[in-house]
Amino acid sequence: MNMDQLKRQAAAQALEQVQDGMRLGLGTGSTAKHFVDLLGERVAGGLRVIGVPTSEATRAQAEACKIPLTTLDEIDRLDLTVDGADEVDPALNLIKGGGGALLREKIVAAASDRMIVIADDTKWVDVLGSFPLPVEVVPFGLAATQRAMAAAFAQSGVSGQMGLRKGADGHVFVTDGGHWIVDAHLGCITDAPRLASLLSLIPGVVEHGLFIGLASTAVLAGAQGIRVVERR
Ligand SMILES: O=C(CO)[C@H](O)[C@H](O)COP(=O)(O)O
Repeated sequence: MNMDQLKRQAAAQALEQVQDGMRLGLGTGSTAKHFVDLLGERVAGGLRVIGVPTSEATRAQAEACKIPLTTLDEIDRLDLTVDGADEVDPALNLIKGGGGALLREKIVAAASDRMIVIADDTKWVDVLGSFPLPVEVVPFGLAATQRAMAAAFAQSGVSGQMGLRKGADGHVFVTDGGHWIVDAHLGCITDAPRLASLLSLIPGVVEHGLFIGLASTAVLAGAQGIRVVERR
């Protein structure tokens, strides 16, 4: 089974948790795309749900699948969010934002009673940080923000190169919120909750890709089958 088939398997497993009438957060990325696709099939078959997309890309896909959509201005809570991740650790802390949607993804996850992370099992790590940590920043004062980020890294015992994310066209990548993303190559984030708190204090940081205590379940698909891990 190839990687894409594993992602679809994880998505299909998470879909089993969806019940009629649920309000759903719809994630972003190649794995979440499978979930939205499969959800669309169920909706076409009569399942009644309403979704909040975490990116313009997911909104477009959900609309094409005819999944009814709403916003967090119209409803206060979501029952369940299903989203992918770039890394998942044993505490179910995550690195997210490889697809650039981390701000909306975190707002939606935080408004959800449950978050199921779906991934192929290469995303499972002992310690977060091999995947570059995405940090969404405002363009104004970028250098000052990066200096403050470097200080936060040092305070939490990590260091590494930072790079401003570029799109496929070579231009600076701009998020759905109109911000930029700095990817920090840290290697090994030994105290992710502390780093998350420190980054959140920096004025130019809009949001960072450390998702601490948000995921309740991880569904990981691998060659040996599907593993479901619950947060303790
Ligand atoms: O955080 C994300 C987007 O901002 C994605 O969920 C994450 O990058 C995983 O993507 P994929 O399922 O394509 O591996």
